[in-house]
Amino acid sequence: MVLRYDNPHLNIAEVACLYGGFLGLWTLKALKQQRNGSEDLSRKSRFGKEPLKIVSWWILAVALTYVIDIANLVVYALRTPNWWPHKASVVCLVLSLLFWGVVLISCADTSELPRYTNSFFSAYRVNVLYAWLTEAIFESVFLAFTPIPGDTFQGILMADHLARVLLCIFAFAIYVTYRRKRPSRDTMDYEERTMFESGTQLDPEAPEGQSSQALPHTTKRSDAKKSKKNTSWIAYFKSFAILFPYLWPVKNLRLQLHVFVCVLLLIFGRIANILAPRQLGVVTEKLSETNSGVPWFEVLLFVFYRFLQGNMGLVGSLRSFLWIPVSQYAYRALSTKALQHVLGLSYDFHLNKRGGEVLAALTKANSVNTFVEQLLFQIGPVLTDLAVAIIYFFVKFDVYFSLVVLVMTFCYCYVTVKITSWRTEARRKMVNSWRDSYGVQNDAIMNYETVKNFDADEFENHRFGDAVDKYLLQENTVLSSLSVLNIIQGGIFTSSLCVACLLSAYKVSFGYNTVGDFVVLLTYMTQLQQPLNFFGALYRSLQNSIIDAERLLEIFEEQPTVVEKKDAAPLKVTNGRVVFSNVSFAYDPRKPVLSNVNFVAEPGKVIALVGESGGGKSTIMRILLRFFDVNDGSITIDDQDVRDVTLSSLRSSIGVVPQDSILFNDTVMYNIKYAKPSASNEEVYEAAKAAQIHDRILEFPDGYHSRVGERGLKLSGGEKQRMAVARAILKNPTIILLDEATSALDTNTERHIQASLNRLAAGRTAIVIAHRLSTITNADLILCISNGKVVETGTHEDLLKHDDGVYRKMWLQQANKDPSSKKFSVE
Ligand SMILES: Nc1ncnc2c1ncn2[C@@H]1O[C@H](COP(=O)(O)OP(=O)(O)OP(=O)(O)O)[C@@H](O)[C@H]1O
Ligand SMILES: N[C@@H](CCC(=O)N[C@@H](CS)C(=O)NCC(=O)O)C(=O)O
Repeated sequence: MVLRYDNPHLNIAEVACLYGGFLGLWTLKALKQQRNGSEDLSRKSRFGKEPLKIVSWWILAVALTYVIDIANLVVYALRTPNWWPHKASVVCLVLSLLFWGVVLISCADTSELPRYTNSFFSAYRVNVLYAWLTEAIFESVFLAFTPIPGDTFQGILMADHLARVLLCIFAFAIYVTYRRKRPSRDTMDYEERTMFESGTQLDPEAPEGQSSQALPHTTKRSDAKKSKKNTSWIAYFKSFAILFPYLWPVKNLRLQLHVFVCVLLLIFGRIANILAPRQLGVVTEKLSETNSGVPWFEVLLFVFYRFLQGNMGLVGSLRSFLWIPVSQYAYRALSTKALQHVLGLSYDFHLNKRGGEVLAALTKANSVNTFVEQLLFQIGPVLTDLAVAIIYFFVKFDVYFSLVVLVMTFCYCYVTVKITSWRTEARRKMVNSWRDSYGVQNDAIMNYETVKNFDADEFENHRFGDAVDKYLLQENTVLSSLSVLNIIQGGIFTSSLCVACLLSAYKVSFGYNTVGDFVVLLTYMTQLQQPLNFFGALYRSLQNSIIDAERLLEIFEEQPTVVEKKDAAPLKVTNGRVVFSNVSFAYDPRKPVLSNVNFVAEPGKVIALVGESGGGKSTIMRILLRFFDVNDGSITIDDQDVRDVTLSSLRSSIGVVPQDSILFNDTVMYNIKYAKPSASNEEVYEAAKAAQIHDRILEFPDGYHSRVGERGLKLSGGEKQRMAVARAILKNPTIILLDEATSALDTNTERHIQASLNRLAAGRTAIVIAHRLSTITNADLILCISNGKVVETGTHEDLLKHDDGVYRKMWLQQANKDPSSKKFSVE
C-alpha cells in the first residue's frame, strides 16, 4: 500500500489544510489590516528582499518535487496494466503543485511592483510559514508509511517525500536565520509604491507627466491620499462606498425591478450556457441511435437554446435593454452630484485646481457605473461560467475534467493579467509617441510662415519622420505583444482542451462515457473560449475605469474649507454697514496677507481701497464674501458676523463687479439676467440703461440676443464691465464690491463706466478697489493698503495734505506717468 496514492483521506486532508489555512490566514490578514491600518502588515509581515529570494528558490524546489511525482506517476500508470491510483490522490497531487505554484507567484509578485489583482497574491511570512509546517507534518507521515522501495517508482516516490521533508527542515533553518532581521526598505515600501501612489501608474494610457498627480494638493485631500496609500483591499473598496448610493435607484421601484430582472437574466444566461451543449449531446445521442427517426424536437430545442445564448442572444439583449434606464439613472445621479459637489467646494480648491483635470474627472462620472457593469456583466459571467464548468464537469463526468478547467482558469487569468499589465505600459508609450508625432506635424503647419521663411521644409520632414519612426517602433511592440498574448492564451486554452478531449475520448472508447458526453464537453469548453479571448482587454478597461473612478472619488473626498454653521441664519441687511475689526488673514500661515485691518464702511458711502499691487485689496473682498475665513478678528454686516449667517444669503446681499468680468457663452440677455433669472426684459433694459450699455447693445447685430462668445470674447473690456454693472444693478444688492479695470480706457468709455458705476453705487454701501486714483477722488473714505495693513485713511483732500504720505506719493507717481492729464493735480 502506497499512502500517497491509495489513501485519499490523507491526501484530501493535506490539500484541505494547505488551501483552507492559507485562505483563512489571508482573510484574517485582510481583516486585521482593515482594522489596524496597514502599518503592521506592510512593515512586519512581509519578507525582506534577501529572504524572499531564498524562499522563492525553496518553493520552486518543492514545486519541482511535485512535478517529478506527477511524471513518475504517469509513467508508472502507463506501464502498469490495470493499475490506477485513487482519483482523489491524483487530484490532490495536482492541487498541491498548483498551490505551490500560486505561492511561488506570490513571491515573484512581491519582489516587483504589484498592481491590482496581483497584490492579492502577495507573500506574507506567516502564510508561507504555515504552508511549510503543513507540508512538513504531512510529508513526514507519508514518508514514515512509505514501504521500503521495491522498484524505481517507489524509489522516486520515497525520494520525493524525503526531499520535501529535508526541504522543510531547511526552511526552518531559513526562518531562524531571517526571523529577527527587519525587512529591507525595498520590499517594505511595497505598498507605498502601489497604484495609490500619485505616480505614473495612475493612468496607464495617459501621456507621461499628465498621469501623475491627478489633482493639485490641498491639505485635506493629501491626507485622504496618504491614508489610501496604505490601505487594504477591503478598505479600498469601502472607500468607494460613498459613490454607490448614486448607482442604486433608491427611490425608484421600477428601476429596482429592472436590476432584479437583469440579475435573474444573468443567472438564466449561465443556465442557457449549460443547456445548449447538453442539448447538443442529446441530439448526438439521438442521431447515433439507429432507427430512432429524426429528432426534430431535440434539434429545435437546441436551436432555441442557442438563440438564448451569448451577449447578443435573446437573454443578453433583453438584459442590455432592461439595463439602459438603470445605467442612465446612475449616470445622471453621479454626474449631477459631482458637479454640485465641485461647485460647493471652497474658493481655495477652485484657485488651486487644474481646471482641465477636474473637468476630465467629472466627465468620467460614468466610470463607477462602467466598473460595476463590467464586473457584473462581463468579467463576472466569464468567471461564473468557468466555475459552473468546474462543478458541472465534476457532477456529470469526472473530477479530472474539473481539474483541467481549474488549472486552465488559473494559468489563463494569471498570464493574461501579467502580460496585459505589461502591454498597458507599452500602449501608454505608444499613445505618447503618437501625440509627439502629431505635435510635430501640427507645429509645422501652424508655423507655416516661419518654416517657409527659413526654408525648413526638409528639416520639418525629417523631424516628423523621426517622430513617426518612434511611434511605429512602439506600435510594433504593442502589436507583436498582442500576437504573443493571443498565442499564449490560445496555447493554454488548447492544451486544456487537448487534455480534456483525450481524457473524454479515452472514456468514450472504453465505454465509460457516451459520444454525446464528448460533444457536450467539447461544446461547453469551446464556448468558454470566445469571452476568454477578450479577457485581457476586459481587464485593461476594468483597470481604466477603476482609475477614473478613483479620480472622481478624490473629488468627492474633497471637503469645503468654509462651511456654514449648523444654526446659521440668513443675513438680514438693514443698512449695509460693513465693519472690519482687527482682521488678520493668511492664505498660507507662513505668509500673513492682512494684519489687524480695521475700517467701517458706512451705509450709502463709497470706500475706496488703494495701494500697491499684492497689498491685499482683493483679499479684503474675498474674505468679506467669505470665500475664506479670517484667522483673527471679525467682519460684520449690520452687526451680524459673516461666519454666523448662511453663505447664500451673504453672497446674495452683495453685488460684485469684478475687474475682468467673465461672461457665459450665451446671449447678452442671458448674461445680464443671470443675476436675477426671474427679471422681466423691461427690468433688464432699465439696468442696462443705468449701466450706460443699453444703446450699445442695441447697436449689436442681434441686439440683446447677440451672443457674447467664449468668456465674452466678442465684447470689449469696457462693454464687459458695464454688463457686469448692469448685472449688479439688476441684482439690487445693498452692498457692492467693485474692482476697477486696471488698464486705462479711452476717455469716452471711462466716462460711461464712471457714470454707470456712480449710478450703481448710489444709495448703497460701495467698496471699490481703485487702481487709478483719478476715479475715486470723490470717495467718502480712502484706505491705503500696504503689506496687508491700513497705513492711511481719509478723503482725497485729507490724504494729499500728508507730505510724506503714501497716497500723495502714489498720486504724484500716477501724475508723472500721465503728465498730460489734467486729472492729476495736488491743488
Ligand atoms: N490663493 C492664494 N493663495 C496664496 N496666496 C495668495 C492667494 N491669493 C493671493 N495671494 C497673495 O496674497 C497677497 C495679496 O493678494 P491680493 O490679490 O489681495 O492683492 P491685491 O492688493 O488685490 O493685488 P492687485 O492690486 O495686484 O490685485 C499677494 O501677495 C498674493 O500673492
Ligand atoms: N486576446 C487578447 C486580445 C483581445 C483583442 O483582440 N482586443 C481588441 C480590443 S477588444 C484589440 O484590438 N486589442 C488591441 C490591443 O490589445 O492592443 C486579450 O485577451 O486582451
